Amino acid sequence: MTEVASNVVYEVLGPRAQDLDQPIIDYIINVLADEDFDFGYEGEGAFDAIGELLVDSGCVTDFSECHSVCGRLSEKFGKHGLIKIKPAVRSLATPFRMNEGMDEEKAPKKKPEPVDGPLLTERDKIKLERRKRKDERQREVQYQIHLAEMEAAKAGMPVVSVNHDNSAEGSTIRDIHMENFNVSIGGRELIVDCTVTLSFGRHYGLVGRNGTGKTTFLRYMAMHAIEGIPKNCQILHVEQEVVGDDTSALQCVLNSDVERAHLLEEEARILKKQRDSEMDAEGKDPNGINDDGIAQKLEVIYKRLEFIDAYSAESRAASILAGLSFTPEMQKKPTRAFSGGWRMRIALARALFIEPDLLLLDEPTNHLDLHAVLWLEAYLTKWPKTFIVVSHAREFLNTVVTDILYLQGQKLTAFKGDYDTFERTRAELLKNQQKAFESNERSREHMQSFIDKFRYNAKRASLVQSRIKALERLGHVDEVVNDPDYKFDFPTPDDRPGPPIISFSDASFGYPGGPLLFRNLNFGIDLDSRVAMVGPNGIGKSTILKLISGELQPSSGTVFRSAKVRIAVFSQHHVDGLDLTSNPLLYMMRCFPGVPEQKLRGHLGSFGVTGNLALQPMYTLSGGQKSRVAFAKITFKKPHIILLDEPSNHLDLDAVEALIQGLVLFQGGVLMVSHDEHLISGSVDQLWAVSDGKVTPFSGTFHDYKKKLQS
Ligand SMILES: Nc1ncnc2c1ncn2[C@@H]1O[C@H](COP(=O)(O)OP(=O)(O)OP(=O)(O)O)[C@@H](O)[C@H]1O
Ligand SMILES: Nc1ncnc2c1ncn2[C@@H]1O[C@H](COP(=O)(O)OP(=O)(O)OP(=O)(O)O)[C@@H](O)[C@H]1O
Repeated sequence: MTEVASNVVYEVLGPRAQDLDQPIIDYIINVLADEDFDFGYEGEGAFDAIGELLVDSGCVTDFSECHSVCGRLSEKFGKHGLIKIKPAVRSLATPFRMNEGMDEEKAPKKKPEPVDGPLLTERDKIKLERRKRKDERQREVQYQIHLAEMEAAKAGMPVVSVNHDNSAEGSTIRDIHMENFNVSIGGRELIVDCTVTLSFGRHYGLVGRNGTGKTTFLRYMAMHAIEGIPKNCQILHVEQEVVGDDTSALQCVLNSDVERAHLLEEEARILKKQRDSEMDAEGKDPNGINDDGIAQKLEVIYKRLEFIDAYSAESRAASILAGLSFTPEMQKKPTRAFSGGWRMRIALARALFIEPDLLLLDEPTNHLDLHAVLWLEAYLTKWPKTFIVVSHAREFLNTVVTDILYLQGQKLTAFKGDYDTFERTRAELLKNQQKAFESNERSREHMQSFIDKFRYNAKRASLVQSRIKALERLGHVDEVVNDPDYKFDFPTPDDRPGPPIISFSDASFGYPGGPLLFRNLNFGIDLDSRVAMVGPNGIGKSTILKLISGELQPSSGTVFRSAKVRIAVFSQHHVDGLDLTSNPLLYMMRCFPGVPEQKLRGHLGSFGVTGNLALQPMYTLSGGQKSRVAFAKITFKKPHIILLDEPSNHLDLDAVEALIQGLVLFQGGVLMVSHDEHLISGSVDQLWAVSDGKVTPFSGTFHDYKKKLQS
C-alpha cells in the first residue's frame, strides 16, 4: 500500500516534490498511507495534517494551492482504493442548509443533524455525555484558575501615581537597558534571549503578528519582571478600564495625583479645625486663639501645592478628557455611568495625566473615534518621556513613533524611524540576507565539491586541508524565513437574491426614553454596495448596523430586508462575547452542529486559526486571534451582506492587508464602520458621514474627511 501511496504523492506533487527534503516526503506518505487516516471532506483532513508543512517547506505557494493539492491527493487516494470508507460520512438525506444558524444567539436551538453510522447503545451515550460534562467542568476549572492568577498578578502590580519628586529634580530614570531576557506564558516561549535598550524620550511602536507576544511583553515590563528595569522606574501599562463607582470621571483622573489629593485633604481638615476653634472661641476673647501653628501648617501646604502645580491640575485633567471627547457634563458624571469603552478612555486619560517614566499603551486607538485619535496623535507626538505603543494602525504609528520594536520569531529587534521606514529597511535587510545566504551556499558547495573530489588525492592533500579549514571558517548565514501568508476568505454566496436587498424608507429611530437619534432615513444597500460609515462616537453608527440587521426596529417608517438575504455582523461585541472556556473548534462545532469537524477546521484555517491554535482555550488567545475566530464564525454560512463594526481593531498589519484582499474579492455587499484609513481606502468606494440624525454621502476620500475634521 505504501508503494502505491508513494507513487500517488509523487504524481500529485509533481515538480513540487523537488522542494521537499526526503524525510518530509516520507513523513507525508506515511501519514496519508495510514489505513486509519481520515481524508475528510474534499481532502480537508489531509490539509489539516500536512497543510502547514507543505506551505512552510515552500512546496506550495499558499494555503489556497495547498487546499487544491490536498483535494487532489484525497481524490487520487480514493481512486486507488487507498481510503478506508468511514462510517461517519454525512447522509445526503440531511443536506446542509446555508441560511441556518446565521446568528447563534438568535437562531432557535437546533437538534444535531442525524448522521449515518453505527448506532450507540444507551450505555455508550451515557458514557459519552458524562465525558463531555467532565471535559466542560475541567475547562471551567482551568479558566477559573487563570482568572485567579490574573487577579493575583494585578494585585502584585506596583501602584503608579503622579510622581512630583521626579519632575522636581528632572527625572532620574533615563535609558532602560534590558539584557538577555526571556518572556513566556503557559509554558510557551514568546521572546528568547533578547537585549533591548529603550532610550529616554524615544517613542517606540511595538509591532508583530497577532499572538507573537506583544501584550505579554508589556505585562512583563509593567510587573518589573525583566532584569534591567530600575526599581524606581514608574511603568504604567494601560490595559484595564477604570473601576465604575461614584467618583466623577474628572475626579478619577485627579485622584491619581496622590500627593495633591492628600495635601488638599489636609488643608480642608486644618481649615475645619480652625473654623471649629473660632466657633468655640465665640463669646470669649477672639484674640485668645493660638492659631500660629495652624497658619504655619497651612503655609507649608500652600507652598507645596504651588510647587507641584496643583492649581492647574484640574484644567490639565479636563483638557485631556476633552481631547478624548468627554464633554464638560460627561466629565462630571460618575464612572459607573460609563460603558466599558469609555471607562477605558478614562484609564487612558489618567495615564496621560500621570506621565509615568515609561508609558505602555496597548492599541489605544481601538476605543477612540477619529476626533480623539487625531487629538491623541498630537498629544503623543509632544510626549516628553519614553513610551511604547502597540498598534496596528499604520497612519497612527507613522505619526507618533520615532522607533519600531519588531517582534518576530521570538526575537525583538529595534529599528530607527517610523513604520514606513521600518518596512523599507526590513525589506532591504531581507533582500541582502537572502543574497548573502545564496552566495554563502554557493561558496560552501564549491568548496565541498573540491574536497569530495580530491579527498583521496595525495598530491592535493594540502589544498584539500586548506579548503576544509576555509569551509569551517565560512560563517553561517540564515536563510530568510518569511511569515506564512494568510488569507481572509469570505466565501462566495451560492445564490444572488434580486433587488431590493435592504432599503430604509423614512425610517426614524430613538431608544426608548431617549431622544430621536435618526429622522427620516432613506437609503439602500445591495450586493454591490461598498460603503464605510464615519462619524463621532455615540452618533449612532452601531445603531444603524442594528437597524439593518434587524436587531432593532425603526420607531417609525420602514426598513425593508429581502427575505432571501443572509446578513453577517462583525463587532467587538462578537469578539468579547466568545465563550472563554471553550476553544475555537468546539465553539464552531456548537454554532454549527452536525457539520464535519474537518470542514470547520478548514474554515477556521482560512482565517489563520490553524493547527493547535484551534484547540487552545479561548481565554489564552490574543485579541487578534479572537477576532479571527469571530470572523470565521460569521462568514461560515456564506452571507450576502457583511456588516463590520471596527473590523481592523486587534488585527495585525498583515491581517488587515488580508482583510482588504478578502473584502475586494468578496462577491457581496459590505458596510463598515471604521476609522482605519488604510482599510477604508483599500476596500470601499463610498463614504457615508453620520451627523445630526442624518446619513449623507461624503463626496471625497477618507483623507479629505480627516482634513475637514482637522480644520
Ligand atoms: N496559557 C497559554 N498557553 C499557551 N499559549 C498561550 C497561553 N496564554 C497565551 N498564549 C499564547 O501566547 C501568545 C501571546 O499572546 P499576546 O496576547 O501576548 O500576543 P500579542 O502579540 O499581543 O497578540 P495580538 O496582536 O493579537 O494582540 C498567543 O499566541 C497566545 O495564544
Ligand atoms: N441599548 C441602548 N439603550 C439606550 N441608549 C443606547 C443604547 N445603545 C446605544 N445607546 C445610545 O445611543 C447613542 C448611539 O449609540 P451607538 O452605539 O449607535 O453610537 P456609535 O456612533 O456607534 O458610537 P461608537 O462609535 O462609540 O460605537 C449613544 O448615545 C448611546 O449612548
